[in-house]
Amino acid sequence: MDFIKRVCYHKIMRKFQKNEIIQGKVVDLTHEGQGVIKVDNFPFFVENALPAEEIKMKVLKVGKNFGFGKVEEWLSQSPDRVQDVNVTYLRTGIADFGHMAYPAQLHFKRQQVVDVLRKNAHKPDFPVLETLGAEQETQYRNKAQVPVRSVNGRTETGFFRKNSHDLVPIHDFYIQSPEIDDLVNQVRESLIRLNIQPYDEQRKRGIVRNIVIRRGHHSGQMMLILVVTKEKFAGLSELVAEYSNKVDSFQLSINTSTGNAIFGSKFKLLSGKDYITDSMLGKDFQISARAFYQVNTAQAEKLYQLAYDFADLKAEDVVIDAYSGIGTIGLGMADKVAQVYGMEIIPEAVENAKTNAALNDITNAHYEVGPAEEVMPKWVQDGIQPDVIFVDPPRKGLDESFIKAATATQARTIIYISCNPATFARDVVRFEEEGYLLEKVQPVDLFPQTKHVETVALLTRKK
Ligand SMILES: C[S@@+](CC[C@H](N)C(=O)[O-])C[C@H]1O[C@@H](n2cnc3c(N)ncnc32)[C@H](O)[C@@H]1O
Repeated sequence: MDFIKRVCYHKIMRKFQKNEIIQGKVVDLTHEGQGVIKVDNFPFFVENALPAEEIKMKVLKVGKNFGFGKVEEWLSQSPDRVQDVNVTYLRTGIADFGHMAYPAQLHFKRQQVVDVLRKNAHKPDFPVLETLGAEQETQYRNKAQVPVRSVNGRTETGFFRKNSHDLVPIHDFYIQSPEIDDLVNQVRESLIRLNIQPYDEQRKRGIVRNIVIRRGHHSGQMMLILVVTKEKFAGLSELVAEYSNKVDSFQLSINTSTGNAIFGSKFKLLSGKDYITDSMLGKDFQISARAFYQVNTAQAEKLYQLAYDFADLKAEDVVIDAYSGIGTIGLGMADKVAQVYGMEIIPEAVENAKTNAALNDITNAHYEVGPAEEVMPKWVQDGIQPDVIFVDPPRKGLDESFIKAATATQARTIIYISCNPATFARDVVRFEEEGYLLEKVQPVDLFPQTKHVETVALLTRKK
């Protein structure tokens, strides 16, 4: 009794002070890449700390249920630790896992999927396949969205420190293709030379908010979009003269909002075409500014190939490509099946998908603009009877009305491509309730060095 009293007394009394130094062992890693140490069961999240490491930690902040700390000294280090870590990449989220060796990153991502299937889908130890890793672990991104701000009076490009709008100047973005970094740096220097002011979020002044660049991984074509607060400004004609021969598409996106969305609703073409062309799995794709296109082309090609292999496609199959973007998944398999139907919410992407079908001489693909949760029930009513349904939704996963309509078709197979294990696991439960069985789950690392986890899964109709 006395002992319990003492423990309780101790717990109530244990107060952590800011800047206090605490020694402890890292017992876990959050999906954001922070180490967890527990002192009297009170968790601290610590940047740049890996499981099993013994550290001395300085207390930075203490909340009601958890706190934050900073490593002061490593008393022991994990064999998975990468030496000479650039903490800017950890702090900005460019590379949340940049301090972890690549094989350990792949292992951690698989474990996340295993854990979430256990917790959210009541599937203890589902035999999730090993994460399919990338050959190119850095410099793989084909797209950049770089904020432009003034830092100490100088126009800078970089990334915001996590959970803030403080710009950390960065000139080597580590995971982006070097040609993209070069162009960001050139454009920044042009802005300085032409005295075109960066956006000031506090005062709602200035011109340039972001530099957005897309580069075709196979084609090398470049799209440059300046996100600006107004359509006309001094120095614009000089910029056009300088960049019209350097890029295949040069556009303005006019964003006058105060929110966090990168693009405004209005675009203006300054030179070249309003799209670039790249190829995936041997097919050509036009990609417009607002359309989704996987940022790691080499890994996305592996992902799509796996999805086709899981689907075991037959020549007579009618296939639905839900959340179809510019048609990459559907058009990539159109010559192996009878018919492809795709739906997508962004009109420009659907325009691209239609053009892309023609570009590749594909005549058996049909694309429609609209929310999948409305288009799918309509197609079911219209009598479209798919054999295989591919879904590739955004992070929020599938809508109930989509799942109801998709499962009502009794399609033989559902291929689920997910960028969020939590919503994937939630949707698996619903598919299983509606008569499907989860057969295979394969993580594919589309985002080396970062916290993002992509998976492809096979669900089949129970006999
Ligand atoms: C992860 S991306 C996949 C795109 C495409 N399958 C690909 O691989 O390039 C998800 C797509 O869903 C679209 N989208 C988002 N919400 C949607 C909705 N409610 N209905 C249909 N499409 C939607 C997005 O615009 C985006 O193109």
